[in-house]
Parts: sequence; C-alpha cells; structure tokens
Amino acid sequence: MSLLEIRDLSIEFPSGENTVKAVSDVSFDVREGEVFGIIGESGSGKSVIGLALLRLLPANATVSGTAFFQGQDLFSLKPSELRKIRGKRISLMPQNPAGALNPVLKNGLQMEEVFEGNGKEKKEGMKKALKLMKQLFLKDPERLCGLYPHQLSGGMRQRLIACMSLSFEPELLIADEPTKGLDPEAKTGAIELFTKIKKEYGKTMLLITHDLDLALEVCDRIAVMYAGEIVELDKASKVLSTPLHPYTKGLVRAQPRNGLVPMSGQSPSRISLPDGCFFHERCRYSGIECSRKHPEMKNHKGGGVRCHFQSLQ
Ligand SMILES: Nc1ncnc2c1ncn2[C@@H]1O[C@H](COP(=O)(O)OP(=O)(O)OP(=O)(O)O)[C@@H](O)[C@H]1O
Ligand code: NI
Repeated sequence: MSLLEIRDLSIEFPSGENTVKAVSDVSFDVREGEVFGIIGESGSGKSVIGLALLRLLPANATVSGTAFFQGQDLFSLKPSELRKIRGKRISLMPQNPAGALNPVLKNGLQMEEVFEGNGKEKKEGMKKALKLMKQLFLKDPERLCGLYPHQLSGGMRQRLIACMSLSFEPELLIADEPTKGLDPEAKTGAIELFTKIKKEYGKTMLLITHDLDLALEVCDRIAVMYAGEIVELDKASKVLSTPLHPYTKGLVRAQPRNGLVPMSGQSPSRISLPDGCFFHERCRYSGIECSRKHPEMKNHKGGGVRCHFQSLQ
C-alpha cells in the first residue's frame, strides 16, 4: 500500500519576467515501509520536492499537482491540519543540518524544544528521545545534552537531528542529503544509521541524495531526476547496476569505483527548456527524434524510463 502518492507535481519560481521550472510533472508513490530515494545532480529538483510536501517553499513558488498522504492531499490541507502533520506524522531532516540546530542552545534544550506542551509532555518526550539517542549510536546521551552543537562532530550532529526528527514517531521521514559535507568515516556511520532506522524501526523514508553508495545500501526503489523530471524509476539495485537511461548510465560511470568518468556538458536552463528530450544535448545515443519530441515515461512492471530508445525487454 502507498503511504504517499504524488501525481503531476510541478514547481515553478518567478525569475524577473521569466519562470524557473524547478520540477515538471513528477509522479511517484512511496509504499508503506519502503525507503524511496530521489537521486540526481545539483539543481535537478530534489530538495524542492521535499519542501513542497511540507509546504515549506517560499511564498512565491507555484505548486501544482497532488500529494496524497494517507488519503489527504497535503497541498489542500488547512493550516491547522497541516500543523498536525508537519514534524509529527511527516518529519523532515533538512539539507543543511547546521541550520537545523540553534548554536546558542545546549543540545538537551534543543531536543526539549521539539516537544510542545507542559512539563510532563516534555519530560516524557525527553525520556523517549534519550532512549532513541542510545539506540542510534549516541553514547552517553546525558553528557551530549549538556554540550553545544558546535562541540559535536558532523556525524554526531546528524544523529542528534535524526533523533529529533524521529521523536514523534513519524509515519514518513524525509531526509535531504544526509551525507552531504560528512567526512568518509561519518558517511559510513550515516549509512549504518539509516540502515538501522530502516531495519529496526521499519520507517518509511523519502531519501534525497547525491550519494549513490547510500542510495544502493538503503533504498528499495529510486527515482532519478534530470532537469526537474523523473527520467528513470525502479528498484535501487536495478537502477544502479543496470541503468537504462543514458543519464543514469553517466551518473553511475561518474562514481569513483567505476573509474570516475565525468559526464560532459551541463543541464539545460530551467527558464527555457529544450524541445525534445531534456538530456539530448548531452546524450551520446541521441537521434533526430530526441531533439524533436519530448519522451514520455515508458512504464513497465515496477518502474519506467523516459527515453525514446530504451527497450525494456
Ligand atoms: N527559492 C527559489 N527561487 C528560485 N529558484 C529556486 C528556488 N529554490 C530552488 N530553485 C531552483 O529550483 C531548482 C531545483 O532546486 P533544488 O534545490 O530542488 O535542487 P537539488 O536537486 O536539491 O540540488 P542540490 O543537490 O544542489 O541540493 C534549481 O534550478 C534551483 O535553482
Ligand atoms: Ni537539494
């Protein structure tokens, strides 16, 4: 069963006289208990999807489409209904963890702020949070609570934020670039952390990342975004080992373990997207049709690919 059903999601921003097409007609489901990944290079539209779901985009953004979370369209909820969901039933670990913590508050107080209400609710919340901190590899949580955020390593800060995000036992956790800016050791730690959140808590997650190692370890299915649209969607192991779309092939080849072959060219301007396939100017397989006709997503059981030339047999 799907916990989240996104259909025809488009996101635009005004830019002077023009419009930036950040996301175009994105549709996917996140099934209960699965980790669904969104991968793609910088600017492809990953973060704005996460922000749109919780209606955290700036007021000048235009969002269209639907996002049904357990039968309710997140985009048409009243503010009071949205408050019951945001941070509680759907929690977001933001892209910039430094910005998620207040530098002048000790970690313990930081954590307490998550819990609303009177002293009793805060106390109960903190009890749960401390237990969670221990489970998520934060040793000696009481001591950590007495420190300030800058006294923690990047990896520890991230775990603290994970605990804060999980403290209301959300049905859906959205994590945006959880390994960004971490050193290699902390990256390995983050993979362990998310594997644990997935296996032991069975959390449904939407994991937004550049990091294909993380995606392969943790995600069940992934969508690959290019210039604001999904170009390939399937089981993570399939997409990352036998990619079908030329862009996904390029992403996989650019991985250090595959020889770090960089992809040439740049993604197109989002103010004037090219006719035809958005990737055709960079595509080594491109033919006449590719510069003329925008490819539709060709769906097959469990997945799909947006390319004129991909046979799915
Ligand atoms: N507030 C905004 N105003 C105008 N354009 C924006 C705004 N926020 C995002 N965009 C544009 O929308 C597009 C998608 O941005 P987004 O942050 O979702 O990319 P991303 O895939 O998360 O990239 P990264 O990997 O760098 O985080 C980009 O072209 C970006 O310039
Ligand atoms: Ni982002």
